[in-house]
Amino acid sequence: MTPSQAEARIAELSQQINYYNHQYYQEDHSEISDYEFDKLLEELIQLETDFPEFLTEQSPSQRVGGTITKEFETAMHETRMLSLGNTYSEEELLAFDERVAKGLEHRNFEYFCELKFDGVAISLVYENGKLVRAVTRGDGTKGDVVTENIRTIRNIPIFFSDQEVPAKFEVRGEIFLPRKEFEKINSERAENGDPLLANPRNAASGTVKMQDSSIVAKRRLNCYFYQLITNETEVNQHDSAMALLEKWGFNVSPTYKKCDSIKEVLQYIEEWREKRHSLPLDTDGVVLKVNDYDQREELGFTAKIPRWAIAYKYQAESAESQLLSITYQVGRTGAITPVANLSPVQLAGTTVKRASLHNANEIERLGLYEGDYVFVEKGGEIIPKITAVSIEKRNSEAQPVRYIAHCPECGTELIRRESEAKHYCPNTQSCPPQLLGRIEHFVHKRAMDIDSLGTERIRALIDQGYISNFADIYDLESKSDELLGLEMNQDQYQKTDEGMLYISLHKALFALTEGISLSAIGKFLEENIENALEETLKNFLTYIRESKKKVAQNVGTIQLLEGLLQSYPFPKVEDFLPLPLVLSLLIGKKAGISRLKEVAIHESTVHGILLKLNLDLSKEQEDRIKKLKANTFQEGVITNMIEGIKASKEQSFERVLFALGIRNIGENTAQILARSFKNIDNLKNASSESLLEVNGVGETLVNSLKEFFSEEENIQIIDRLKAQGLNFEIEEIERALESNVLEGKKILASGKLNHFKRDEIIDFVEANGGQYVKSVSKSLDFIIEGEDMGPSKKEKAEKLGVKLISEEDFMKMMGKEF
Ligand SMILES: NC(=O)c1ccc[n+]([C@@H]2O[C@H](COP(=O)([O-])OP(=O)(O)OC[C@H]3O[C@@H](n4cnc5c(N)ncnc54)[C@H](O)[C@@H]3O)[C@@H](O)[C@H]2O)c1
Ligand SMILES: [Zn+2]
Repeated sequence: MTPSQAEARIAELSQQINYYNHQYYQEDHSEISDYEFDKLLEELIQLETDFPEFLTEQSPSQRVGGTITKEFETAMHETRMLSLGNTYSEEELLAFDERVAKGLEHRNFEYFCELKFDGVAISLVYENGKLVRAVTRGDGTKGDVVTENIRTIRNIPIFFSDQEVPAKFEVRGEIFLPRKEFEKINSERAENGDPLLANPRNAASGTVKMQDSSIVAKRRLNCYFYQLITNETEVNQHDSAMALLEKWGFNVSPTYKKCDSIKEVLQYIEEWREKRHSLPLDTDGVVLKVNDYDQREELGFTAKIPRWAIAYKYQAESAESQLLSITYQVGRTGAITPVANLSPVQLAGTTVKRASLHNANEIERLGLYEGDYVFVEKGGEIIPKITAVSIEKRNSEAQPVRYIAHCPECGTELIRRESEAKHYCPNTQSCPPQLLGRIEHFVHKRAMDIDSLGTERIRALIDQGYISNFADIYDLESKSDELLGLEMNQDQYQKTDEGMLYISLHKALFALTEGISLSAIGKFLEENIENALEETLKNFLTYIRESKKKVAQNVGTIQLLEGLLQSYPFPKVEDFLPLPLVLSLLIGKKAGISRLKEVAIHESTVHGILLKLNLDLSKEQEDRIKKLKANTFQEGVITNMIEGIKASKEQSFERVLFALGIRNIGENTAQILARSFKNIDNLKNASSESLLEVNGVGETLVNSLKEFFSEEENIQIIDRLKAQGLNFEIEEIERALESNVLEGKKILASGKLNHFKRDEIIDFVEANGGQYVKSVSKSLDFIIEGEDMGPSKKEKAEKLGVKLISEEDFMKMMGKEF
């Protein structure tokens, strides 16, 4: 680079950085990511180092980024408020460590590590035990006086009455808006139709500079402190200063650590890389500071940063991509999660094609329009997220993204419960993913234990209409012929928000071409993973020509596909193709695209679509379509499945009761209920009182039971299951009584017993014909009084006139002497 080129680049960079600084500090707005910003600054510093003749005092490399605002009084900082040098690399951190060691002539030193809190710096000045001034960092020399606003923060000490504090001291820290608070504010704003706040840092910064402190008070800001400045204490080390701050009642984040070496610092950095996401506020790195003040003085400062501290910033890499479409996933609980389909982009070493959008609030917060260019980041979460929209690049005719109103799986209108961010599909009975969840529970090892019914098989049976409730499982035997040929692997399908079925590009290209194997196509796609669909198809044409197999025919089909994709406005989903287009190429004129579109909605497999169409296909067409289908049920699989289902009829009533998946009835409760009520009819007809008398049964459970038995459908299913031979009563052999000494007696034990553990006494009472009751009530025949029986229970028993007998007397009564 020539000097004049460098000069021009320095001018350009300075201008850009000044602009972003203004946006960031004055407008509380980031147009680029911190990482990109820091890269610009780094480039500037490098050029100024290489060409020192162009370094000026006005350069943004020499000045703290903020300024003061006109709306507030300003105050000078007695000690300048500086920036921190930062780095994203371990290498540079080691270089920093070497500089420090050299600066201290290789004497011993310690680092004090803290997290870098992502908020707004503040300086508080105390005089005679009172907060007199709160000032923002401003340009580092002077800042805005925002005392009134800061006084609203509840855990900031305003005066000290009974603490010894220096007559004059200053503390510095970071004001932040807890993430929860931020989300709460935004959901309120969404409700009122107000524009949403972009992120907690900007929100905190905007709040600190508000004119009306009564609004500030409502925002629940918080603050972490990390610096004490005073010459009135003996303190000469940062760790003791922090201890003092804590003692005086300043909020200090408990995440700090003193380290003996840079190696330990690196461990600290790794320790917090993921863990920091569980903190109540955003953090973007680690600050390491030399612990000893004398050593700090020896090291000194540059124009805007101390030489004794540096920030290591965790990289949240960001990349730009285009939103192709949004698909909505329905979970096993009915919760809806929107997922953005993106044009492929490289991010942190992987190709990203999807990003989670969490819920409708998130879409609204981002202000997403169809086809928007968006920034994606990979933070602590595994699934990348969209952090911002590039509004300048938006097509002027684009429409805002509209959240779906109906379940893409079953078409039921969605609901949104108050105070919940997610939408739900209320169709718990027959919405496929929800039904899947319930059937998975039913066949679970600890329930009916049908391990030949794995998730894929259940899903296939649900999707293709063979199972819509538990009882249907036991009808499968009589339908085993029909099951042959059912499709199994759902990974090859996708559905859009409207329920339109898509098929994986992998399978589609396999079926559309001849003479090219599935694995060869897989390999080709692997090599094209970074490309968008159009690009991939173009490359595929070249690939076909090079493969020299049925070139003319294969090329022709793929070109037809390209044409169809252009003429029909199907939403784009990377790696998948709309099934109607693919099918139309395979079955020729037998069904038009509009007819195929009609039947492909709310269908889940090619098999299902074909059943609906009921076409007369040629052998060749059938063969090609077969290539499109997923793995199918084979004879062996079916036999094995039916065997497992038959065997499950032997499961005990306890297991069956648990398998029914009645809300709040876990394995233990199912056991207790089965033993107490012996059969399903007794349980169904049991009064609330008799239910409540059972150990472990509370109001919620009673309600769940009532609700369950009040649904006609559940009763019908139970009747069918009974007819199919499942156990709905306790097997008598198991319940053979040891004696009937306690027959008809209601008994409770309280306090510690010597001869029984808690559950043993229950079994013992029941095995001798008695009924164990869990709470003190008039209906009790007696209470076995153990050691240390609770006084309130005893009092209640005496008041109700219930007899108390000792454990010894009880044993005698049972004819057992110990
Ligand atoms: N995206 C953008 O457009 C844009 C524009 C300007 C600045 N920025 C970002 O803002 C960052 C902040 O710059 P800066 O100069 O305000 O701060 P800095 O990164 O230079 O660090 C100094 C600040 O860190 C804060 N801090 C948090 N935890 C701390 C701790 N434990 N100990 C000491 N200080 C702690 C303090 O507020 C202090 O003032 C830059 O690195 C840049 O990434 C982004
Ligand atoms: Zn549904």
